Amino acid sequence: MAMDHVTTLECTICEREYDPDQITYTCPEHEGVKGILEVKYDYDVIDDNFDADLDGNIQSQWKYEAFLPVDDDAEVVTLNEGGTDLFDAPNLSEELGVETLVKDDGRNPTGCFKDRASSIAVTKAKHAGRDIITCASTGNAAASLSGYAARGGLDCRIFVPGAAPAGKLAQPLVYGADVLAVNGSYDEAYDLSVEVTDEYGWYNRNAAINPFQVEGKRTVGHELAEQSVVRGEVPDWVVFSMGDGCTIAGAWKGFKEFYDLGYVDDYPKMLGVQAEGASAIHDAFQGHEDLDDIADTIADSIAVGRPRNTIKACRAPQESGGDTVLVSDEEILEAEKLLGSAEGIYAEPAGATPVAGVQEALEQGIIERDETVVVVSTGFGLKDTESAKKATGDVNRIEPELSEVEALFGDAQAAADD
Ligand SMILES: Cc1ncc(COP(=O)(O)O)c(C=O)c1O
Ligand SMILES: N[C@@H](CCOP(=O)(O)O)C(=O)O
Repeated sequence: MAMDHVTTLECTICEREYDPDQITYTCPEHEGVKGILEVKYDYDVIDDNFDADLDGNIQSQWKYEAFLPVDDDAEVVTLNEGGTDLFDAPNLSEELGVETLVKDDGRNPTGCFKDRASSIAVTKAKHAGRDIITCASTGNAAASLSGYAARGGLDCRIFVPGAAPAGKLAQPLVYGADVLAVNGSYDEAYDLSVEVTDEYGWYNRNAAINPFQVEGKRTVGHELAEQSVVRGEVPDWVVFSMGDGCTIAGAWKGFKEFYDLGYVDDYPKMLGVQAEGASAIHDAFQGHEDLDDIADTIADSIAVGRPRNTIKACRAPQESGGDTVLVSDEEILEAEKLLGSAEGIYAEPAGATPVAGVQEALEQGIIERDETVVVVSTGFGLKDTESAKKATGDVNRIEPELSEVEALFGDAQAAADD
């Protein structure tokens, strides 16, 4: 059965329309990075079909199935992604000097918010009768897709930059994927994955070209809206890190849908945060010239030189009255340590980047001290322990002797006895 609630795929540049029941990745009128398609819906149909209570009880993102672009008779491939906690963060709030909550999307099944999109990709590929699925990835999308492909019984072939963190390379291998570590950057791996898709017809999961992927990511916005209803308060700001820009785009679209349908009575301003070494979306939003494709940051997940979703990403701060900021690698690593030590939430660098972004936005006066902020931590820290060690330093190595413990804590112990 067709998707009654999906009306069309519309080019974000020229508004040409394409059939949502066909596998069409980008508008052929705009070769390359820009002819991204937008999934359009009939919200009357969605509203009629969506009958879940907004009570904060979210088993998985499939609570919002009425909003998701899959055929009614498709067999859903899921690992119960979504439904992640929104934590009060009193210690972090005190450290930052602004009321802060953390939505920990690193708690998704493969340790990353990408699972929201991968569930949709594998469901759609399987329903379309495709056996092989692919993507290019800095590591997380690859690991995520591999897990869902395993669950759905599809062959998975992924392209990652060879320098990806070891944990992100091991994870897809365990899920049984063919991992092709490209001697080059994410941008080069991405170009190769697109070439392969054109040549061999493997189903491509990449949110940068597959219009349905952003749609899965918008469930994080639905959840934030629902959690706001339960808390009785919409945060002033929601903060995401940005690489290709699909995540903030999806989250904003999801939250705004709930607002437009009258499910929640306000919406937050969206703050997008990029690393100083990979700043293309920020530069586009702020109207700066950025032509050099640089992608140099310790936050490997957001090391993107040529983001393909700049148009969709910029809509988030534009339409919500939000903004974008840049942070340094040092600030990202400090933020990773701060989030872990203040709240017990271990994020990989890109997952902690929003915390650094809040600090920067406070300094610039973008966020006011009396506002409320939600930072979305997008990926779990154990995927990249090496970069964390750059912030924390290494462990204390000792002989199994009491004297060595005393030597370490002598002063501190004395202070505690005072
Ligand atoms: C952990 C993590 N955070 C943030 C991002 C940025 O998302 P986007 O590329 O959609 O902007 C990514 C990857 O893309 C990621 O893996
Ligand atoms: N940094 C991302 C890039 C690809 O993810 P996508 O969901 O935008 O396709 C990663 O984790 O690989």
